[in-house]
This record gives sequence, structure tokens and C-alpha cells, in this order.
Amino acid sequence: MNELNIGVLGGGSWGTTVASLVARNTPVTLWARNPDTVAEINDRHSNETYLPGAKLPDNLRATADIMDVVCHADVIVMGVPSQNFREVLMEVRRCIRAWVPVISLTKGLELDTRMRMTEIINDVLPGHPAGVLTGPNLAREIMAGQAAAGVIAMDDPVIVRGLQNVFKSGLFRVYTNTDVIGCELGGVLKNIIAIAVGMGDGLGAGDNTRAALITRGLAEVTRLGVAMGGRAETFAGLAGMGDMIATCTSSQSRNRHVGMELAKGRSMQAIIDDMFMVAEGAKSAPAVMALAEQHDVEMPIARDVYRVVTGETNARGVYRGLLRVSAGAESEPG
Ligand SMILES: NC(=O)C1=CN([C@@H]2O[C@H](COP(=O)(O)OP(=O)(O)OC[C@H]3O[C@@H](n4cnc5c(N)ncnc54)[C@H](O)[C@@H]3O)[C@@H](O)[C@H]2O)C=CC1
Ligand SMILES: O=C(CO)COP(=O)(O)O
Repeated sequence: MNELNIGVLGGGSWGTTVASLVARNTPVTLWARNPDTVAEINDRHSNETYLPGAKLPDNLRATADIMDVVCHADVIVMGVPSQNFREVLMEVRRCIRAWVPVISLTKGLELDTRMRMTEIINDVLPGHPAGVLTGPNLAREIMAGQAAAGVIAMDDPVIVRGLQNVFKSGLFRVYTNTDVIGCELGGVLKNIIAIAVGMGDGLGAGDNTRAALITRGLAEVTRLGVAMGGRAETFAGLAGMGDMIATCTSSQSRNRHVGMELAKGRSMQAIIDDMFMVAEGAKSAPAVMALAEQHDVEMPIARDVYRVVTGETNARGVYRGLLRVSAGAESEPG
């Protein structure tokens, strides 16, 4: 592969992990806004706050100067949370070079506009190829050297194959896809189902219940995703079912953790106040419900999560409701 300079923006769990993967293939610079994080990555090759115990590659360089990264980058990788995505892109716009692709790692929607991250990229940086790297990829596990697979999705089948080589390595298999909408929505929407599963697990639901929630959750996620322009088969792949399984069953998932805490009767605000990492599902829930309404798609599990997250009801009330609902055909909502 010709050497490309990759700029990764966001020094949290996933930005640092993806930068570490890329460092095996090509030069990479990581921008973190916190100077202490930058110093730790450069001097001690660690990021203990977000990836405790992980040894980062010696050739991973970090900087607190975003222009230092963007002005020289051949590819920009965005690893900041969804609600901060646009403001960081506005900075990127100041010196990004022509036609440099921008790849999102972010699994959320912008609350005010309900936009996906690649839509924001097209909005702020028109003409730059936009894509998403997604799939069942829990950061700490990947840093621990366990095998995983992801998907890179872009409209252009040639560019996406070129960028596949930037991210893939022996233990991180990267597939390509041209369904950007489907891949992106798979990552966004599973977070809400993971909150539902966390609530069930926290209330002592059984393995059968979890399997039912995941399966019916995937069905409603697929319905909205297809209504918004994604392909149904994408939701049966790594970006859909794969990420749904990983997030809904892992004790490492922040979204599932939120559900478990809600099951204790705690308020959303109290839970968020105790977390220093992002749980995108709680943030995106209102935007997802608005999109479901706009596209006339029924999402009963997501709606229940939304009602709990906004304090309209509590996890126990929703769980009792779930047991009362009578079922129709499996192909129907509900
Ligand atoms: N952690 C994981 O396993 C995975 C996370 N993701 C997605 O990646 C995105 C980022 O998540 P994580 O890295 O896990 O979150 P995190 O909570 O570990 O880190 C977020 C980072 O963004 C930084 N940040 C926040 N606002 C910023 C701003 N305005 N300017 C610059 N930096 C800012 C924070 O300082 C922090 O370093 C999320 O959308 C998440 O859903 C996707 C796949 C795996
Ligand atoms: O997206 C993820 C794994 O693929 C990470 O999920 P959480 O944000 O719930 O930790």
C-alpha cells in the first residue's frame, strides 16, 4: 500500500483504538483535545483513562493541535461523539485538503437535525468522500488483541477498497460495503436496543427474554433502516446483527450499562453524571423516535426505551407492559 497520512480526531476509547490499528499499516497522528492525554500517549504509550492496561504502538503520535493533523492528512477519521461531531468538522474545514475522504467512527445522530454523521460530513465538507467504519467492535477487546471484524462503507466501490487496507490487520478483518445508510444506521439503532436488553438483564429477565428482545429489536431497527434507504441485507450483517449481538450481550457496552442502571430505578441524569464515557443510545433516542414517526415505522421497543430515558415511566413499568402485549404475526410490528 502507498503510505497515506491518516489523521484520527478524538482521543477516547475508540479513536485511540482505531489509531492503534492504523499505525500497523501507515503513519497516523491522533488529535486529542486534552494535553495530558497527548503527553501520556507520546511518552508512555498508554491512555489509561479510556483503555486501562493497554499498550499503544510506539509509532502512534498524538497532538493537541488539530491543524497539525488536518493540514497534512490524506484521510480524516472522526472519533468524537455525535453531539460534538459538527463542531469538530467545522475546525477540520479550516485546512482540510481537496478531496480528502472523511470516515466516521461515530454511532449516533445529531439531536437537533436528526442527521447521520455522513450527512453532516456532506453538509460541512461537500465534495469530500464520506464513509463509516462500523461493526461489532468493542474497543477494549480489540486492544487486548482479540480477533474482530468490521465493515467500511462508502458509496464509491473503488475508494472503499483502497481505504479497507488502511484499517485491516491480521486480527481485525475489514469488509467493504456500499450501503452507507444501512451500515451507519445499524450502529446507531442497536444502541437503543442494548439499553432495553440492559434493563431486562438488570430486572433479572432470562436468556429467552434477551433473545426475544434482540431479535424483535433487530426487526424494528431493520424496518426503520430500510424506510430510510438502507438495504435489508445490511441489517443481517456485521453492521446490523453483528453489532446488535456484541452490544446487547457485552458487559463492556456503555449502552447496556445504562439499561442496567435504569433497571435500578436511577434517573438518566444521575447515570450520565456518573459516566465519563459516551452512551450514544440515550442521546439519540429522541431523534430516533422522531425519525420513526416521520417514516411511519412502529418501533415498540425503542419507544419504551425512549419513555424510560425521558423519565415518562420507569424500567419496571415498561417490563410489565412488555409482558402484557399480545403478539400478532412475526412479520408485523409489536
Ligand atoms: N468504545 C467503543 O468500543 C466504540 C465506540 N464507538 C463509537 O465511537 C464514538 C466515540 O466513542 P468512544 O471513543 O468510545 O467515546 P469515549 O467516551 O471513550 O471518548 C470520547 C472522546 O471524545 C472526546 N471529545 C468529546 N467532545 C469533544 C470535542 N468537542 N472535541 C474533541 N474531543 C471531544 C472526549 O474528550 C473523549 O476523548 C461514539 O459514537 C461511539 O458510539 C464505535 C465503536 C466502538
Ligand atoms: O459500538 C460498540 C461496539 O460495537 C460500543 O458499544 P457501547 O457504546 O455500548 O459501549
